Amino acid sequence: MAISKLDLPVGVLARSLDNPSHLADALAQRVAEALRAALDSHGQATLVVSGGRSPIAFFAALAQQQLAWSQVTVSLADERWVPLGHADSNESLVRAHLLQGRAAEARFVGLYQADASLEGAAQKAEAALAALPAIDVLVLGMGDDGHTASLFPGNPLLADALSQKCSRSCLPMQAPSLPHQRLSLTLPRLAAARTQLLAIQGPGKLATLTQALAGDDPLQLPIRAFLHAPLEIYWCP
Ligand SMILES: O=C(O)C(O)[C@@H](O)[C@H](O)[C@H](O)COP(=O)(O)O
Repeated sequence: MAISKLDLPVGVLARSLDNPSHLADALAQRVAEALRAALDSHGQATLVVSGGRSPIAFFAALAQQQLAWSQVTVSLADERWVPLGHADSNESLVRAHLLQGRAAEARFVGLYQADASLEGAAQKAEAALAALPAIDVLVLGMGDDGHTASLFPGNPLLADALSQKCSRSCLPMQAPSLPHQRLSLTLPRLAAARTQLLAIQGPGKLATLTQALAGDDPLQLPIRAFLHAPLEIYWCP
């Protein structure tokens, strides 16, 4: 299945790149363009990125972009509940690969909070997010199981997190993979982003996306909740 053959909902765009390096460059250019538009329109810009392993080349390419970085706030779509410096910390990943060079001037609002419980940490993250303006640019990833951010199938709080009526911006989540304890932004917060981008690599994820496009229950494949305009999908083999 080629991404150009997918039956996409009206207003959803898909772009196919030759390889991960070209995807990283094209995505960085698109994100920079959207951040510049936000800076032109309201003098500041908010970028929310995802973690995992695949964004490293994209972060490095984005950090090279000429932007008024001091007016940009960077945050995360989700976080693993591990402190800064842990190998699985998304904040550490962003600090090491995106907030470098001129991009180090950006303000960063992280989700990790120390607390006795994951729910307590989610509430503290919620308070930190309250000061964050609406998201201008959102970059999502997706797992082979159809999760995005840390919105995993089978999670007891998934229905709440995927409800447009959810009053929380951040909820505690349990992942099937280590580390299990996660914090995730919820659908209303994520889906309000002005520019929404999904970056995926490999035939396995294309197969999951194809399956998601064919069905309608986001509890089975949470990415379904995001498959509508203005989503732009970036894919490479
Ligand atoms: O912190 C995380 O794990 C995520 O934000 C997660 O949703 C990620 O985007 C996907 O698991 C895809 O990760 P890869 O692109 O590295 O496969």
